[in-house]
Amino acid sequence: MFRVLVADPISEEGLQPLLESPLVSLTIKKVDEVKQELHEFDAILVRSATHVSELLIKKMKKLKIIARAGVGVDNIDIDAATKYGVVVINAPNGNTISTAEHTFAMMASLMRHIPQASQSVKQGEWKRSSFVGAELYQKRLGIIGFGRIGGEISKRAKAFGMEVIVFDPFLNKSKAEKFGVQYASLHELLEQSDIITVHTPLTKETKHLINNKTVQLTKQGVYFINCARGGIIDEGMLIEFLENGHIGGVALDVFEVEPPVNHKLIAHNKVITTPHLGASTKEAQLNVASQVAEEVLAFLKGHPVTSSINLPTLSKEVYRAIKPYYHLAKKIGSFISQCMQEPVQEISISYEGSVTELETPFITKSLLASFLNERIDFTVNEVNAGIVATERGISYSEKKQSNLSGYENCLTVEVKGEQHYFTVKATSIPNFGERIVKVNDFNIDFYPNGPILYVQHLDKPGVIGHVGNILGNYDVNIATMQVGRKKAGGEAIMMLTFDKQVDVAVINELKELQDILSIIEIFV
Ligand SMILES: NC(=O)C1=CN([C@@H]2O[C@H](COP(=O)(O)OP(=O)(O)OC[C@H]3O[C@@H](n4cnc5c(N)ncnc54)[C@H](O)[C@@H]3O)[C@@H](O)[C@H]2O)C=CC1
Ligand SMILES: O=C(O)CCC(=O)C(=O)O
Repeated sequence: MFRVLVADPISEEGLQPLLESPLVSLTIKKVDEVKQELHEFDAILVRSATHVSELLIKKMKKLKIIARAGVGVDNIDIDAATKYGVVVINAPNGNTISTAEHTFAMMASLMRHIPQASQSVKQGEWKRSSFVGAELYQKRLGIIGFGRIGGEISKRAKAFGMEVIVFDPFLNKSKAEKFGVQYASLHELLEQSDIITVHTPLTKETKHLINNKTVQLTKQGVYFINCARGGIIDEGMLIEFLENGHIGGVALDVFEVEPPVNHKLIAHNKVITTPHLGASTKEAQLNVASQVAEEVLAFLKGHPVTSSINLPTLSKEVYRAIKPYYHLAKKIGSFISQCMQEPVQEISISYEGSVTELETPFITKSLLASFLNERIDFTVNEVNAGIVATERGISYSEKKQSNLSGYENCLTVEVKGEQHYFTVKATSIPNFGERIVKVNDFNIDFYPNGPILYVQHLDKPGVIGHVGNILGNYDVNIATMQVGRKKAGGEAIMMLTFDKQVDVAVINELKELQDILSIIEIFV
């Protein structure tokens, strides 16, 4: 049973996949209310209120996945999550429309002084001449950050007869063409826009992107909107430019500190505010909750995630194609780690055949993770496998090569240790499963599963019989047995698989047999 903590208010209707799953026990409480149980949770679901810090991640010793029911992940320490092998996911498009509509509502309200006028009427006043506004029609809207929300805003702005100019350093120019907007540099956008709205994440580059220098490039009477993240516009400088009339008005849904502490700014008559409501609609909350609930459940069932922040994102089609190799890589990583009973320095993986067309770095990370998991007492997965390997002085590499082995697909893994090399070749056969087809130059063919005894011996008459006799004497049933040799009378290997673990006493007796060189017990 997996324990899942829902630490912020998240639509219960959207959480149904988790509430209905027999695999999951759901707790809906703030972090402070479950301080004593934090180490028991496998997953945490948050919105923007809970700060998922390194300290919290460290306390949540079983934590495997952090899910943000929304877009912005600036309340989550992604580096710490990555370091501790915790997957971070979000719901990238569930609240796009709501936030775009909210931004548009803020823009219209700002230009027509709707909140101020409403407040004035409530106070018994009727001051029509104090609230003369301006049309949106034919105004130039500058959108900084032309992603999902920026794109939706541009469509609405064009329907209102506005001209749209956008800046986004990562913008694919064809997207600007498709949306019929003008692409500009930040400098040009600042100089030419009547209204500027920001829709970037909060990053080192976007923090205080609008500051007391950049604001001086803008038109006299410019309007600003921030429905993205507090801090993209420097709140500290706004009052000066509002008071001297350079800025005509500001609409803020988000603040550097929430709830906001800059009371002078929020009380200003040219400033309108909402308490971080961009995504606060029934539709958006249902969308983001069900997206993350389904994703967390799939992850806990052992499937790779499709919308991760700290892992390559896999579409459903890519996931389906990659799944057999993902499982194969996990088995080989674990198998080699147990066979190679010494510190290792280098792991090289080469891919042949149809697998080369897939997301092989993900498969490499899966292999590395299962290799390291056999040797390390904390969770290693695709998220932190590379970091952990590097920290332990293990270099890893992958290459793709033309098909030399004759298999439709093939992975060859070479591990260099302090004393020895170890190599394994494996393939995945559709509707048949994973096969290891070569171990250290010995051709063999077996399904790596369950308890295995890897026996190195001399190729002499009677050896196999003696092994079978001892196992029979102890009533140990052999599930499968495969042998491989390079030349008659030379060294050979035997791979025996069992339904249950073989007793140490039995293994010790097998080791005493003449012509047995070594026996390693493996579990995959
Ligand atoms: N107020 C609210 O309730 C909500 C706020 N948000 C915020 O809105 C932001 C944008 O959301 P989406 O459009 O869904 O994200 P997105 O990832 O689709 O778009 C962000 C865009 O910003 C661009 N960008 C990144 N760095 C930039 C820079 N230095 N200068 C200019 N552009 C830059 C990216 O290339 C990307 O196209 C989120 O990061 C989140 O913080 C999102 C949803 C609700
Ligand atoms: O959870 C919320 O309402 C905030 C949404 C938000 O800011 C985001 O998705 O980035």
